[in-house]
Amino acid sequence: MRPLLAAPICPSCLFTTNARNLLLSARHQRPSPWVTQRLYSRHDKPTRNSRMVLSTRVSYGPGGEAHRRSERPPRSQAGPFGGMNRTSAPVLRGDARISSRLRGPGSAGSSRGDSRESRGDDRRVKAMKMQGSLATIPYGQRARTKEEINDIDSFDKFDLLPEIKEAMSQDVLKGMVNIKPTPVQRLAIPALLGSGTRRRSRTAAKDASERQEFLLAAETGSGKTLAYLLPVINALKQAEAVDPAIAEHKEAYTKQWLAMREPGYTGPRELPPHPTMARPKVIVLVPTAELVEQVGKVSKALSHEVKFKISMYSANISAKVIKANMYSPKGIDMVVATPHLLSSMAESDPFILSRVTHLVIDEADSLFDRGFSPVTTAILDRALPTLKQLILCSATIPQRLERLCSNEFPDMIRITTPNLHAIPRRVQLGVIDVSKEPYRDDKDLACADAIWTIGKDAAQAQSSAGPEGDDTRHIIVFVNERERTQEVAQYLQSKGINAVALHRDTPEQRQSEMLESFTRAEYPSPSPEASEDDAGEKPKRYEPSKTMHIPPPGKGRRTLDNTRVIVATDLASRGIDTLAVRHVILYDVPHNTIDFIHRLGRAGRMGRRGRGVVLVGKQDRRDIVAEVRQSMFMGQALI
Ligand SMILES: Nc1ncnc2c1ncn2[C@@H]1O[C@H](COP(=O)(O)OP(=O)(O)OP(=O)(O)O)[C@@H](O)[C@H]1O
Repeated sequence: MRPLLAAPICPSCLFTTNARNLLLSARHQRPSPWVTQRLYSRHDKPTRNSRMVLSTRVSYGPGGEAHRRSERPPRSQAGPFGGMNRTSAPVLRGDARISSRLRGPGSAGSSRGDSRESRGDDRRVKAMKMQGSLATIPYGQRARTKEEINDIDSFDKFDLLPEIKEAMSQDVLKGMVNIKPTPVQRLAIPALLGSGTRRRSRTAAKDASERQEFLLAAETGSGKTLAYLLPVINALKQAEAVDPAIAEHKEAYTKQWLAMREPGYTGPRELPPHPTMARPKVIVLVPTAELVEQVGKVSKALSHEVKFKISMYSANISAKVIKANMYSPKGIDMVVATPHLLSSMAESDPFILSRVTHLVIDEADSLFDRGFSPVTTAILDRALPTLKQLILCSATIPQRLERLCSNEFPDMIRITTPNLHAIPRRVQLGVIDVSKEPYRDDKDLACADAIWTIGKDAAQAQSSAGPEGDDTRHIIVFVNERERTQEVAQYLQSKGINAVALHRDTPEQRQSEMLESFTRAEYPSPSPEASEDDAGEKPKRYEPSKTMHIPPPGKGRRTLDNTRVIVATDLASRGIDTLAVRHVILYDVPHNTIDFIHRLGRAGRMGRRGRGVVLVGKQDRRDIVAEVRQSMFMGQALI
């Protein structure tokens, strides 16, 4: 087999030509020169760096690309049944008529009558639009999806194996009562199980043995991990039950084991290795060691009851342990890994990816970004021939990912939730104008003061709650540049705050230790659909004041004991389930709305309340902050 990293990489999407050729050969049995030329020419087009630009077409139905290619007119949305059987929102098909009709808030139903409203809205979102980060999905489409999933109020409605349902409630969501599937779980579980209605006719007509591709896009902290894990593990167990190699092994194993127990047995004393030894069926790729641990933990919790073998591979785990797990004669069903580690393992033993049936690429926007794309696609390359399901998962869809999906996976089924790209109303965003008194353009001082304010409020709440209440506040401060993490953390320490810096150069083991207390739930999760009133204790509003809360030098104790602060770059903003975090401070105004979503998404997870505080200096884009706040206030998706 050709070494993968040596394969030419498409300059536009960094998709190796290996993967593209495999896709071509799978889809077009005899790839015509025209198809190949077309595909390549599209790839070879120079594109602007869109790393931080969210797609305007996330809600394309699978085949949105196909529509364009065949010059078929877009399906009409008129009439009461216009939106039926769609698999995703028909937005911004590049057709000005459609986009102006469907785009933006208040566009549900879309009419000329809305034009004044949308003009007003256009003005409101001018700065965000200029950045062109986020997709818009018509509110009519969102409402329809909401209605569609309204009735699915229990996991019993899914065609999952009983032991999976049991493991989920007993082990994964232990201690929770009245567990209901979240919107992304309601949409994705039936679709991945093959029992949902979200399949377009062409896909439904496909041979059952053909590969299916899914894109799961849902807001942060909305339970995407279980949305893909449950159906994938279900498929793993179903396949295992009818696998002749496994049945054969079971028989041979029992025979040998019984023989070895016989008195006077002199034959070989080795049990036959399991057919899955070094041949996992399920691979979950995540960008960081911390996420390997997080997703691995959930999978492990499921495995006790469901009985499957799962291993985690990241820089946090020793090479010896990784090797022992992969080549264990007991076999291995599932691997959760970072792409770099798995890819280098596959370099030395390409067969470890030769029987993969399910490949999940979590945080797909990161894993198809420039830094990760070559290794991610190298793994995809190797796994494609045997894949039954490819699942990309993300809270945000940048244009780059959207292009890759449209170009390389035109049959991909898009699953988008009603609140995609919206920051929940439970999370409020306060603004501190650093240029004003008492900070006088000193962001460090404003940041320290904000933390002292949060700490003092917590102490007050503690004294009224009595000694039982836990008053520790976990706060994440996000900066844009890695170099600033250390500087800001040191400044905060000088002001008596328990702060540490977290960035890519922090050893992975240390990162996990630092994040540990941030990921422990400090209070039980409310229902995923918690209303504003029952979404937990309301974090106190940050009221800018002319007087600072940091005690002046020389006045009493100057340490703030009830707060833990991590100063981080984007590293801590992706996927980490920071259940204990109620406050996020945006030290720098994020570069784009994608970063706003991920950073604020560390607070207010799964129905909880949260508060963001953004520090705005003279140089910062106040217009963007104002628009984000406005959109959040109105409960609208960012663009
Ligand atoms: N149905 C449910 N009911 C209550 N809690 C749930 C449910 N499903 C998942 N959770 C919990 O919600 C939390 C967030 O889930 P998860 O980490 O999967 O979110 P996510 O959508 O992947 O977020 P992100 O986009 O930030 O990665 C976890 O602690 C998980 O245990």
